[in-house]
Amino acid sequence: MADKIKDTKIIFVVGGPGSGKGTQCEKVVAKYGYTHLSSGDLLRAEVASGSERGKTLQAIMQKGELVPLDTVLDMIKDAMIAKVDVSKGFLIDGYPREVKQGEEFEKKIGAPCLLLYIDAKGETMVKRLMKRGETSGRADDNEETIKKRLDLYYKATEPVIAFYSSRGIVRKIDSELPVDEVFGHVAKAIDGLK
Ligand SMILES: Nc1nc2c(ncn2[C@@H]2O[C@H](COP(=O)(O)OP(=O)(O)OP(=O)(O)O)[C@@H](O)[C@H]2O)c(=O)[nH]1
Ligand SMILES: O=c1ccn([C@@H]2O[C@H](COP(=O)(O)OP(=O)(O)O)[C@@H](O)[C@H]2O)c(=O)[nH]1
Ligand SMILES: [Mg+2]
Repeated sequence: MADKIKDTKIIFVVGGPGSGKGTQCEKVVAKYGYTHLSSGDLLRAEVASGSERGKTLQAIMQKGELVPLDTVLDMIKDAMIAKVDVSKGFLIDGYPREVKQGEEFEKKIGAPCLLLYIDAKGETMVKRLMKRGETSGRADDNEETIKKRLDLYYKATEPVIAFYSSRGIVRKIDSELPVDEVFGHVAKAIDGLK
């Protein structure tokens, strides 16, 4: 894994719940052909499979808490291994959620060359998620769980941004703007990679 991943770009996409990570990642896939791996989507796929492990995960996600670090990391790693030969780059969406997750990722997989920090105001995120909840069917798109996800984001995930800022790889993206304008800034950050 380590030698294969060497020439592949790894981009972390970090932001609060409903900040627009998934929306922007889709656009990056369309323009750059990168492989999009959403940690939340991988977990939801496991839940949908109906496995025993999925049932445990569902209970945690329903509460807006974080599933054990190794579970998510193993899923991401397996998904990366499956694509490493054909992928120009990986968008790791919604990960790391806490500094420790980032450290473990680097030990087991490799270092990111860029962290896209998708930034929106708390009230904006809540509004978007409540709207999304009307149709998403996501068990965690309800007022109570959204509040917990937001609290956990400020407590556990924001320190991730400070951690990688000191390395100079963080690009802060204002996602209060219309989607296409936000993407303009995302594209500029990616075009700036060597
Ligand atoms: N107005 C506006 N709405 C947006 C923008 N980006 C995303 N949205 C909407 O906000 C909602 C949440 O966007 P997602 O891309 O699913 O957010 P996410 O960050 O992946 O959220 P999680 O899946 O909860 O991690 C969706 O319903 C989008 O349509 C944006 O730049 N502007
Ligand atoms: O590394 C991760 C990613 C996701 N989750 C769980 O999956 C849920 C949904 O994650 P997603 O990224 O889809 O949505 P967000 O919380 O950003 O709205 C979270 O609330 C967590 O319970 C987790 O525990 N670890
Ligand atoms: Mg998402």
